[in-house]
Order: sequence, then C-alpha cells, then structure tokens
Amino acid sequence: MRYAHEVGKVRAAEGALMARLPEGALMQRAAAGLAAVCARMLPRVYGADVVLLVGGGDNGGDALYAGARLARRGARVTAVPAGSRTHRGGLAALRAAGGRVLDRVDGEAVSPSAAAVIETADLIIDGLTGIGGTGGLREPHATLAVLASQATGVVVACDVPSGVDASSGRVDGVAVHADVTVTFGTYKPGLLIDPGAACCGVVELVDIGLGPDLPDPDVVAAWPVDVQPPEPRPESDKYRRGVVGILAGGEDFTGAAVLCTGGAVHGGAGMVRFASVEHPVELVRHRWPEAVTTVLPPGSGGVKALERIGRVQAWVVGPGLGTGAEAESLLEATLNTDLPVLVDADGLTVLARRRDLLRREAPTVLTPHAGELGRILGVERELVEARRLEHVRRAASELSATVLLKGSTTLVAEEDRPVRVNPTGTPRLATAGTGDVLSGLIGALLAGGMSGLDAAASGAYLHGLAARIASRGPVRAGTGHPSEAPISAYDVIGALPEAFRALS
Ligand SMILES: NC(=O)C1=CN([C@@H]2O[C@H](COP(=O)(O)OP(=O)(O)OC[C@H]3O[C@@H](n4cnc5c(N)ncnc54)[C@H](O)[C@@H]3O)[C@@H](O)[C@H]2O)[C@@H](O)CC1
Ligand SMILES: [K+]
Repeated sequence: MRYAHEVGKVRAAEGALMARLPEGALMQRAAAGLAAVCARMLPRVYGADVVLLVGGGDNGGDALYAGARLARRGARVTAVPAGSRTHRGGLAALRAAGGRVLDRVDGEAVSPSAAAVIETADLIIDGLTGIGGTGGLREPHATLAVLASQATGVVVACDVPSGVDASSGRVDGVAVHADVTVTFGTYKPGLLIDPGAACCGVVELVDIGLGPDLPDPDVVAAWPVDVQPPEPRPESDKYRRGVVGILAGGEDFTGAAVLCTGGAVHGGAGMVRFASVEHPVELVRHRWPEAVTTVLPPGSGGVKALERIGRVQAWVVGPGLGTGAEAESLLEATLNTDLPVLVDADGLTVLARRRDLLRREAPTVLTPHAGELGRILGVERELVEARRLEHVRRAASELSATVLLKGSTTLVAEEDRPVRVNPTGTPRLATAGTGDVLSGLIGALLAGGMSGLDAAASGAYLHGLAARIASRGPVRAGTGHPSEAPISAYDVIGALPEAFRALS
C-alpha cells in the first residue's frame, strides 16, 4: 500500500521528529532527496540550466538548498523569489554555492528576464507552496505556475505541486503541472486524488525518517500485491464460490443488464443468477449462457421476485432497472435481506428518495458517479468533482455504507477507515457501460466473501487494469511505448481474465 497523511498529521510527525534532531536537519534531508531526483532527471548536472521558483515558506527553503547542491555540482542555478519574504538560510546557501538570485517578483508582473529563464531552463524546481499552501494560488505565484507548466524543461515539484491542496487534491484556479513530484516523509492525499493527482506526474517519496511518528493514514492506494480476490480452492463448488444475483435491465434498457452480468461472469462468481423482464432476460441468456435466468412478470413484487430467483450470496441491483415502483420494490426487498447488496445506477436514483432503506446491518456498497452522489447528498455535481474526498467520506458516514465514487481517481470510503484510492484508473474507462461491468464484478467479489471495502477496492483495481490491458497494443517502433486504442465495455469484460492473472 501507499499511505497518505493529511497536513495536520504530517506537521505533528515533523514536529515530533524535529524535536529530536539538530535544527535544520529535516530540511537538509528533504533538499538532498530533491536534489538527487533532479540530478537523475538531467542528462548531465554540470552546465545544466536550473531555475528555482521560490515561495516565502519552507517549501521555498527546500528548493533553495536543493539548488545549492546542484550548483555545487556545476549546474547554473537561478532563483526566482516570489512573495514578500524568502528563506534566509536557503538564500545564503545558494549564493555561497555560486547560484544567482533574480529580483523578487511581487504583485502581478513577472519580469521578461524571469519569464525567459523559466522558458529556457533545462529543469525547474517548483518551491512556491507545499503543505502550507491554502486556497487558490495568488499572484505572482499563479503566473509563475503557468509559465513553469508551459516551459519546455522538466518540472519537478517540491513536496506538492503548487496550487494543489495537499490534504484533499483540490485545485482552485491554476496549479503547477509537474513531470515529477518529490514528496517528503509520506504521500499526501492530494497527490493521489484528482484534480491534484493529475498535476503530479510521477510521484517519488523521499524518506526523511517520519515513519515512526506517523499515525494511521487517511488515504491508501494499493499495489498489485495488496489486491487479493477470493481464490477458488480444490473443494470449491459453484455454491461455495458464491452466487451473485443481478436485478438489472428493463424492456427499454437491455445493455446494462448484459454488461453487468458479463462483469459478474468474468469476476469469478461460482454462479450468476440474472432476473428481469422478458427482453433483457432473452439477451442475457443469449450472450451469457452460463447465467441462470428468471423472467419476472410485471407487477410480481420485490419479495416474491426474490423467492422465484433462489439462493444467492450477494445482490447487485440497479443498472438499467428504471426508477419506478417496481424498481423500488425490488430494491427494498434486497435491502431487507441480511445479504451484501450493491446498489448502482437507477438503484441509486431510487435510494436518493428512499434513504431509509439503508438502515440495515449487512454490508451495502454504493457505486455512484459524481452526479449520482450529488443527487443523494443534495449537492451539485461540480462540487462533488472538485472535492471528491470530502464528499465520498460524508456519504459513507451519512449513509452507513461502503461508497465507491467513480471518476478519474475512483475512491472507496467506509466510516472510520482510510479512504482507498484506485491507482489503475484510465481515461479510457470513460465510456458507456463500463460502470455496469464494474458493478457486476464487485457483486461477484462480494458473493465470494470479500468485505464491502475490499470488494469495491479490488473491483475498481481489476476493472482499471482490464481497461488498460484492453486498450494496450504492441510497442510502437522507436518510442518504447505501447500503442493505445479506444475500448468498449465489452473489451473490459474480455480483458478481466488477464487482469486477474496479472495479480497472481
Ligand atoms: N516542517 C518541516 O519539518 C519540513 C518542511 N518541509 C517543507 O516545508 C513545507 C511547508 O513549509 P511551510 O509551512 O513554510 O509552508 P509552505 O512553504 O508550503 O507555504 C507557505 C508559504 O506560501 C504562501 N502561500 C500560502 N498559500 C498561498 C497561496 N494560495 N498563494 C500564494 N502564496 C501562498 C504563504 O504566504 C507562505 O509564504 C513542506 O511542504 C516541505 O516542502 C521540508 O523541509 C521537510 C521538513
Ligand atoms: K511546490
């Protein structure tokens, strides 16, 4: 796992460690780590043009000391101080190492000479703001951030790309877009969660010795070894491996039913029971003959419907189901059982008006996108997008459920647990029907006995990995990178076996 801590916890740990160390020792560790990464990014340190964007706090201090180290190795280092003050020790160290310091940039105007050195630098260290940054970047920091992001040189962010809120990933206005972010002591949630995560490039963690002083993390991201879907054992039969029941689709909405069932079939369920009205049942039977299907006559009522379908170990309710009285009755019946239930899509729309149904003991997993979560919480979609961590946590606590918020960085929250952030997401997944595949897949993992949090996080991981596998082609000659192609939800289903294999 990669562990991330919010700013308050980082500061407390730094304070405890600093009290045991000589003054300035921690900053020297940070600067040494930063300089080492910068040196690796340059073909040659000697003679390289390095620019430091230096804010008024210790983040600027780190940049200056790192710049001094590069200057001692022969780099031509120029500092661009911004704001009303500059770290004195760092400035002195840079000057002593032969670095140049431009006039302070204040207010809005960045001088043409400062703009020119940023534009032509081989490497730019962004030391404007770190964990002390609050709110949108003010001037001249905002202009400097834009100049750095547009420059041709490599941009290395010190601790956090300036403009990104370290604790949440919020970006109000502009932020530095870095190629590499060198972060100290622990990851910060804002480096793992969009929109902040999209500004980081590759994140490198420098150990400054905080480990023993750090409490439990606020956010965690999995490595492949952390994702362990249930393994069938030799004595497994289809019942022991878990039967997932899917209530999805309607006369007019059939695709969701087929895709959701596909996600469950390839998600390792021992058996998939699919139930709906006639038309989607026909299509599911045709496409997934391995599923056991039940036609539900219109008006049969939720409880009777569940009796007809038979025994399952987990339910998936909602994709394409509609939002009327019949959908509500099915949702109510499943949530009244003592089985794990995943609610998605139309099921979430129903839940927005029937939050009372969530008063239950068994695990409930909700898989909304930002619009659906906004509807349940009564806030605008844009607000959820901008403050994903805050809203997924709020939903998990208010709804007493495991909440998976879909999006460019998918988050999974459960009350009093670190939020899981999925590291395998890809923009290729932003295509119709992939969410239905995800709910079927997570349903299969739930039926296999995983907890809500593990099933949702592992499902998101496998789903993202499958999308990456499906979109990846052969390595393009001369680039060393694989070619990529758009994918459909079916392609994601087809790549799930390889995604599972990649974990074993
Ligand atoms: N505390 C420690 O022990 C260590 C701190 N380190 C560094 O210190 C950083 C934190 O330093 P600080 O607490 O001084 O804070 P920062 O340097 O991150 O930010 C504070 C400065 O930024 C300005 N600022 C804040 N928000 C702004 C905005 N929206 N627009 C423009 N200016 C803004 C403030 O006026 C202040 O000058 C860390 O990110 C890390 O880089 C490292 O040296 C490791 C050790
Ligand atoms: K920074």
